[in-house]
Amino acid sequence: MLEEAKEQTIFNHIGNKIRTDDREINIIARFEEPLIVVLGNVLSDEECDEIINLSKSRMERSKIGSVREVNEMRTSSGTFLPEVNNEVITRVEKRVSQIMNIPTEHGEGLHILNYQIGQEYKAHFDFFNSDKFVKNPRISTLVMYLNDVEAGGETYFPHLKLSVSPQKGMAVYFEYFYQNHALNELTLHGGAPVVVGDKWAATQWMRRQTYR
Ligand SMILES: O=C(O)CCC(=O)C(=O)O
Ligand SMILES: [Fe+2]
Repeated sequence: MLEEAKEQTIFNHIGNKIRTDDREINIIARFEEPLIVVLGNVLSDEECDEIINLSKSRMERSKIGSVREVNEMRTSSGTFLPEVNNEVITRVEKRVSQIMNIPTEHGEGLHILNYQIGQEYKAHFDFFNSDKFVKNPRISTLVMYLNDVEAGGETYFPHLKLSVSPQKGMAVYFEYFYQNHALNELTLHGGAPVVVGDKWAATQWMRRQTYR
């Protein structure tokens, strides 16, 4: 029987650990194709708390797409953390770049999201609709969970019937730069409504080329 070979991925780590310069990350689970990886020990509790504190005063209702309009697709609030000279942000961005195997300069910067009870991010793609024509497309995503959510708030992939529960310091990685576009389309995902508590997450979206 001829099995179709798997496409090469950007994520290149083997084994059960990722050793970045300053931290040992645990590979908890993988969905092989499209590649979705659940990671543990990505951030320390202190790093999570620091990122939340830095973001608190800056949160505004999330805007989506090029028109930047408030939309029912995403009811959470969000902010990009500016590229400030913050030691924690610099350290985390460097670690994230080593996990994602893409230089920091390809990153959009950390995007912080806060969901209150009932708030959600409906199923969407992280790549842009007309990606064929986009000069510098997004290629991969790391969503890091900054707190524990009592109930709800999972990152779910409806086509794969997969959902990842938010746990403080853990993360979910996925990529969508496959030749076979059907694989990219399987990365449809959303943030399920928070049921009890609230949810803080930090997203890094990577571009194919330098972005900043
Ligand atoms: O909040 C989540 O679990 C998902 C966030 C997300 O999809 C994004 O930031 O693009
Ligand atoms: Fe997303």
